[in-house]
Amino acid sequence: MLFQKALTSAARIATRSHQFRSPLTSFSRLSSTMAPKLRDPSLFKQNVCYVNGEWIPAKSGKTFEVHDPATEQLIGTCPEFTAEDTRLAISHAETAFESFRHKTGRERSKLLRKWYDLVVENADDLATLITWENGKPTADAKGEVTYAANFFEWFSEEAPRIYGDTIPSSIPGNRVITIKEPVGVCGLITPWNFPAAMITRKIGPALAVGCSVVVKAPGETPFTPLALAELAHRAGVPPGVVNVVTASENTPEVGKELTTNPTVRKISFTGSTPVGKLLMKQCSTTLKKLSLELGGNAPFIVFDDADVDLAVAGAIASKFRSSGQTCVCANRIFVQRGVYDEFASKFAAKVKEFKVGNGFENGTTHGPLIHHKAISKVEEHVRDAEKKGAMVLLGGNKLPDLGPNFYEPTVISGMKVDMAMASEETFGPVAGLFPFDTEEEVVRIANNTTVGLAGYFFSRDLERVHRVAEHLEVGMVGVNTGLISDPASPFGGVKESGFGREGSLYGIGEYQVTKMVTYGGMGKKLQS
Ligand SMILES: NC(=O)c1ccc[n+]([C@@H]2O[C@H](COP(=O)([O-])OP(=O)(O)OC[C@H]3O[C@@H](n4cnc5c(N)ncnc54)[C@H](O)[C@@H]3O)[C@@H](O)[C@H]2O)c1
Ligand SMILES: O=CCCC(=O)O
Repeated sequence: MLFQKALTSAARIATRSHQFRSPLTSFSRLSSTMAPKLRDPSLFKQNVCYVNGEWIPAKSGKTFEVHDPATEQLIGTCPEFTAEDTRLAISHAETAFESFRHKTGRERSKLLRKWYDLVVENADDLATLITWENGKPTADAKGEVTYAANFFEWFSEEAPRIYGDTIPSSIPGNRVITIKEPVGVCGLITPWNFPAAMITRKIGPALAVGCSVVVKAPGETPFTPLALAELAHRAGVPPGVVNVVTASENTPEVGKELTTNPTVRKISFTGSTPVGKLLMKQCSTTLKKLSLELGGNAPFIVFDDADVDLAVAGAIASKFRSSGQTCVCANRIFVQRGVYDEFASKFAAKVKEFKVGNGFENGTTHGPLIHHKAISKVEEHVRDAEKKGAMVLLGGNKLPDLGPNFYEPTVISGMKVDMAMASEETFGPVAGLFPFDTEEEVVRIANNTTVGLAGYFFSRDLERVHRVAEHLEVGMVGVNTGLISDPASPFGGVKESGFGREGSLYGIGEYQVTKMVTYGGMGKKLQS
């Protein structure tokens, strides 16, 4: 095929994966493996969880270990909470809710604002914790802290502006209003890929409307959420309003408690689709309000009429953010044949400039993956594509010299729809390029997946821009951009990517119930 025969210069340099070591892509192992230093070491909480404004261990005293994905060295240990420990946190959250719900919006706004200020003041330490336990480079970790803080800022501004409605009744003499009430105690469960932002995106609106929360921190990255809890304490968030619990092996039992305890009225979960389905089933026993932010399989489409350089920049940003471990990362890159070779060549050349290494090392652009399982999935997808006839233009191998969790940024050409990467989220630094011919064909293939979180396309044709945006079966579309995340924009998916929206004005409603009040006998005539 044309795109395979006519590999451009960059692609030619990058021969088959097994022999290839790019002279430009550089890899670095951190010379010192010492623990990073925090400006404020008291933000690093070991062996305790935050419950009812206090730092407590698991009742059993059991802990689990957390490891640095870059070096696999021990970072520290955290409490292995049980269902019983979690019940305690829920009951404190219930007590706290009764008074917190009656604070004015302005009071809640000030608390969130104070917490925001403290996150910003402690941004360097929070970023250090993120890099340490998640692996992402310091610059990305700092970007995440800003993103995380911005959810507090955004929702602190929403808190005093929670309005109900006045509804004209169809029954004479009746008057109808709605009151927006906080749903109650919320269970929040989040993943490791954004240890701070996935949590603040949920806590921000919950607190803004007057809910209390029990956060189940991810077992891989619990120290960032615990540091956020310490800052909540310093901000004066009342005891029991924010509780942060940790578990690793006991995660299913803590999840079961949160999803079946009748006191919890809302679950907001970010993570994989299979776990989302399980939690939804568990929630059905007490019919909780639910938000599910689940996996994606984002199409990234480059049409012949696109600005190719812009599309390359967009694809780099979208595909390789957090080394591909972002739910909105491009997972399938479709390029129309007229610009396929140019795009492949320019894209591969940019990827070759990446510097893979320890996130603390100066100049590192891409860190490790989170664990061995992530590496295995990436490896499976690459080998599957190769076996079925695709060509590895760049990368395609593990980087054992750096550590067991490092993988080369990889570009694969000639992808086909029967390859694993076409239907499964890779969640790693592998970009598969699929050629296509027509708009109708690419939209049909893009939609041929069970999930629908984000989708991106590049085109300069105004009619096409509207048409394709409307036809993509996703919750979020990026047109001529690879970055769509913003606290002001509604974030969420369709199909098996879940439901509910986070951030934006819509994020507030996820934590509220609408109460309708009808006043009867409200005659219009003035008394004489
Ligand atoms: N849509 C979004 O906003 C969004 C954002 C980030 C990640 N994700 C998705 O998350 C996935 C990656 O994260 P992951 O592999 O850690 O997902 P995961 O579903 O395995 O885990 C997510 C969280 O759920 C917890 N968990 C796992 N099993 C549980 C159970 N039985 N009960 C309660 N909690 C449980 C984990 O400890 C973790 O904290 C990807 O599919 C990605 O697309 C989605
Ligand atoms: O990984 C998913 C969330 C990332 C984002 O908010 O952009």
